[in-house]
Amino acid sequence: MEIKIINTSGHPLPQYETAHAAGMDLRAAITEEIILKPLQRLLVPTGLFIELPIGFEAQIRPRSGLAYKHGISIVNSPGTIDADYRGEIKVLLVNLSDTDFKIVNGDRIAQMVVAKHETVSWQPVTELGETARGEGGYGHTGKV
Ligand SMILES: O=c1ccn([C@H]2C[C@H](O)[C@@H](COP(=O)(O)OP(=O)(O)OP(=O)(O)O)O2)c(=O)[nH]1
Ligand SMILES: [Mg+2]
Repeated sequence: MEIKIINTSGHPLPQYETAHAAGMDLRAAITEEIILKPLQRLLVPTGLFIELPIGFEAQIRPRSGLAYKHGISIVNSPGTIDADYRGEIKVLLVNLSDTDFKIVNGDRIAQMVVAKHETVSWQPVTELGETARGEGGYGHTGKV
């Protein structure tokens, strides 16, 4: 599937790093390096603008390597890019470590997965279908 994209980042287009990867890495498009302090959150621009087909979304997810090695995550993970959004894709990073983290222009800070979604309408009712689980949740299957 082809998706229209405007790339003002100065970096190559996002790409799949391996043949069957689900996500494409997103790079920071910044003029000055950023120091993300412990527990600081920051909206990092990517210089990318996309036109998703109707019925698709893009999810902005953390990279596990950055999360594991440096505690870098995404506050609103997974971020949602709507099909009707025409603004710049931005990444809401947070530093969950106890040390500063430096981001320079071009660093791969997140990954984007394009996915199909349903658009639903509600059917208001007074009863829902019975199941073995019923209302059990939050670990209830672990109880003896
Ligand atoms: O990580 C993100 C999340 C969102 N967006 C953009 C695309 C999305 O379509 C728009 C709105 O996002 P969302 O619906 O999550 O935010 P909101 O707080 O509900 O804002 P709005 O009232 O504009 O929908 O912001 C990003 O660039 N990055
Ligand atoms: Mg919204």
